[in-house]
Amino acid sequence: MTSDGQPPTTTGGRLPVASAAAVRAAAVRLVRADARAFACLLVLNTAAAGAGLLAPWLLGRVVDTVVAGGGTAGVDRLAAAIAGCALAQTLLTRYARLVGHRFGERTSARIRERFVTRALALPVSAVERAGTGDLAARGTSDVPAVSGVLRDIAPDVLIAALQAAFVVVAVVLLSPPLGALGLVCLLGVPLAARWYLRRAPAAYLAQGETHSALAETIAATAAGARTVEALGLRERRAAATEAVAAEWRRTRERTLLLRSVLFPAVDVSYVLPVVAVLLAGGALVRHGSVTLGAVVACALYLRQLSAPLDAILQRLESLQGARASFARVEGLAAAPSAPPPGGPVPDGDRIEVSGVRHGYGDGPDVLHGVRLSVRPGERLALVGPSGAGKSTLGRLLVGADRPREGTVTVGGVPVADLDPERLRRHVVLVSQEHHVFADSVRDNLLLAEEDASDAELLAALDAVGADWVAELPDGLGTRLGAGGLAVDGAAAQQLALARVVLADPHTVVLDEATALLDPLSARHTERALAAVLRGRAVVAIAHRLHTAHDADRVAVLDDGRITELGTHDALVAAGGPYAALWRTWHGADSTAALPHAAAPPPRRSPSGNNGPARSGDAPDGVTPGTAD
Ligand SMILES: Nc1ncnc2c1ncn2[C@@H]1O[C@H](COP(=O)(O)OP(=O)(O)OP(=O)(O)O)[C@@H](O)[C@H]1O
Repeated sequence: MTSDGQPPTTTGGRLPVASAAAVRAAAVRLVRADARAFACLLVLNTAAAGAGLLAPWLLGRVVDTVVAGGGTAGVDRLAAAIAGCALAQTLLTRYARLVGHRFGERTSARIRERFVTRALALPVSAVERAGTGDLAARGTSDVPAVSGVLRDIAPDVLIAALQAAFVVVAVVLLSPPLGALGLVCLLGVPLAARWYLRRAPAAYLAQGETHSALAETIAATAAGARTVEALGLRERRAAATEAVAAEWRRTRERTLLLRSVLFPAVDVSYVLPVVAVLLAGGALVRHGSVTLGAVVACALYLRQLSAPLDAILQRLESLQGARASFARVEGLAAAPSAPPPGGPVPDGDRIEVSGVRHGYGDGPDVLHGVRLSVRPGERLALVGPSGAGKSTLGRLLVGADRPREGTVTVGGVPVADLDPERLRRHVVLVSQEHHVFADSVRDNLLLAEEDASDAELLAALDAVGADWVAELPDGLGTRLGAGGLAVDGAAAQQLALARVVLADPHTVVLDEATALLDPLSARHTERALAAVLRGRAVVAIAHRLHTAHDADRVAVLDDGRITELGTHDALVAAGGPYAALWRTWHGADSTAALPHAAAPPPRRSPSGNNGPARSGDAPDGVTPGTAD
């Protein structure tokens, strides 16, 4: 956690963590959002604490009445009042707790909703840099931790804090010298708590880590039992496990030591003020400066303090943990977010890449001053060895990343400045990763165009050849994914392509869309792709050279630079690097790959012919390769 006023912290590419000041400001906003319930909570708690205060004071009056020789009738009345106060306190506390839990529930719902909204607004690049694990951990453990504390712990702590504050005020009002003495003697509690809290987080963290390490070592040994036996590693694994177990024991002993210091110190600190007040009170009574009843009431008040203080102490660790979790949850507010709706409107469909340098994280540039134009409606193939920067350039073209230097614009506007809604009307990436949401077919498609009618959805599905939808029991309303109809890779890809049809971008960046599919699925997908690509500009990131052969132009990327650009025929005739690639592929056997390329190029075209695909094999000629 940062201290006050510090900016949010980030570690490497990780998502930011909110500063202490930001956490406080967020907490105040949350309270304001449900101000009435919070005010009601305070009033009820105050009333409950007030009722609780009356009992010791009345008991003091009983003592004074008895000392003064008052009758039993007066004592009975006081006793009845004490019982009434106890009942009122119980009822008010119960109701305050109910209101508190409801407030906590509503507030945690707000936190969850805001987290989801912010997470969805994160640019893909920010999530990728941070690692999806970080975001997932914030969503699955930090948000529930904050919610749990808000619902179950915070109301109890608020009640206890108010009770403790009221008791302290009452003691001081009743007898300032005795109150001051009691509070001084009570100082041991905050001192012991401070000592403990300074050491506890690191100690418990270490205990958690060694526990995970022990679990991991045991699980790894169990999983690799055969290997352990085959290689005679038993002794070595046992020694490794013992070493981790010893470390775990050491960290547990450390936390045990902390607790064994805290609890006795706190217990003594609770008793000390009572003893001191009784001793000093006796002297003051003899002196006549205070009544015996006031001394008894003071002692009872101080004794009463142990309950709320204990309640707070026991929950301090959870509160600290929740505060850290809240800082991580709120950290998303400081993370970069996708551009808000509205903003600049592109003037035209031309995509221009100029002087682009880009790299990942703090690493070196992987693109070095790339300059390229994608003309409306053209088919441009990006080829080059593995690691040349093709996918990186593709990500910049679809606005997934913003270049370190230079610009990538569509119609004169940087693509990274377009809000997601507008961006997908211009340029869309089609890759091998397709996600089907656990929702209806309709909702899976409306993501691309929320105002689309059922007729438009069916037309888009028809365009990509998703005939299977017609046979679904509930048609567009059929639920897909977890808890619904299982969807295979080809159907998922058709849904993704139908979304592209609905978004209707003028440019599609195609990243090896069929490379991982089996031949039958790939053939289906190619037909669907051909329908989707018709009439749009296509930038095909090509591992297979027949894609380049059929394109209008080919850009050769090598080590982050465009080394050649032109038509296939012109580049082959030029005899440069592309011609060499082409000869290697064209003359290679079925296992040959592009030099240094990750995937081997197929020798058979989608139509089954050897050699590059004929442009007639797929409309528009941009033909993703098949996995033979
Ligand atoms: N997320 C990332 N983090 C760090 N470096 C990356 C990341 N993605 C790519 N790179 C690096 O950037 C360089 C270009 O990679 P890129 O994936 O763009 O090349 P490519 O031409 O598409 O390669 P391939 O054909 O193998 O997909 C490579 O050196 C790669 O290691």
